[in-house]
Amino acid sequence: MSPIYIQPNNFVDYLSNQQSYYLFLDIDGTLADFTLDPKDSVIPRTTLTILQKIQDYGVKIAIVTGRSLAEARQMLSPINLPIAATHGLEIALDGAENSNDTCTLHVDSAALTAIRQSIIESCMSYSGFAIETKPYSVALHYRQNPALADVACTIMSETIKHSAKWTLKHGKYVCEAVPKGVNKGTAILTLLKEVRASDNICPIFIGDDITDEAGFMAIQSQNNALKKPQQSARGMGIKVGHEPSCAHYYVNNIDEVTVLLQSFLRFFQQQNISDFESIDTDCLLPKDVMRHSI
Ligand SMILES: O=P(O)(O)OC[C@H]1O[C@H](O[C@H]2O[C@H](CO)[C@@H](O)[C@H](O)[C@H]2O)[C@H](O)[C@@H](O)[C@@H]1O
Repeated sequence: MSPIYIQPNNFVDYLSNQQSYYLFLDIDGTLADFTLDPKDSVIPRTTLTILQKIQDYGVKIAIVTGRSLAEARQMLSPINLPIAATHGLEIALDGAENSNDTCTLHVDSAALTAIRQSIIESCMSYSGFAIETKPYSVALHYRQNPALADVACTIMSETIKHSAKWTLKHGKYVCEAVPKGVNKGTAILTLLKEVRASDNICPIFIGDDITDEAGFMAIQSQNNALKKPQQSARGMGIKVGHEPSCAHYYVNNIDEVTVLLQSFLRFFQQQNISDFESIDTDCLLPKDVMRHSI
């Protein structure tokens, strides 16, 4: 089934005040526009402000990205959010800069060094490749010269062909060597396990790339392996762009993601206003508090 278009400005219409939400966000192609050099990418200040405001309403937000943890933190600064980085290989549960609450899968550093060196040597005779070396993976970018797509795939496949514990992840103009056993789906489920069962959470994941498909599948699945019935509410997968996707919904581009996030924020602002709707002018308490104190 093809994804259904969400009018980003009307995203509030898809939300219910009987439900709590956990927003999972990809970075590149979702929050940050593409650039030739990955180091030039930024998440616009306006987007960061919207995320901060949503978080201030107590809504859970986490980042699920192929970027390394250090880079993701830098791009999100000054906001602190839980981050599943390097496709879920590094997970920082509480988002604080110097937090010890970070799990990282064991990575064979000798194998990583050998893979990195082999890629560098194989690319020497080509112009238009950019090699991104991350703490636990190596990405070969060909955005500067898309004609190198097949060469990039061949170089990367050859490089890891004797490394049984490594695999390739393909993305937009990039092919990346990553240790086996991680994907955005398991990363999201790991973060969801931290949530209290009683919270009746509906996860929403927004992403644009092939690696995001595992995330869409995980949150849209009825039986999402959490083994807590209260948490098995079907989530919403929202694809950014028109490529085939298993996400149930889509928006057209990054600008529409921003509009959708604004609409999401408006939902909580409106909820907040309605909580104060019937005010006791003597004590100015929200409805809920008054109800409990009667
Ligand atoms: O999971 P994401 O947050 O979407 O990260 C995926 C990869 O994003 C970056 O590469 C992409 O963005 C670059 C900068 O715009 C662009 O040059 C490249 O073509 C894209 O594939 C990042 O550099 C990778 O490390 C991430 O894995």
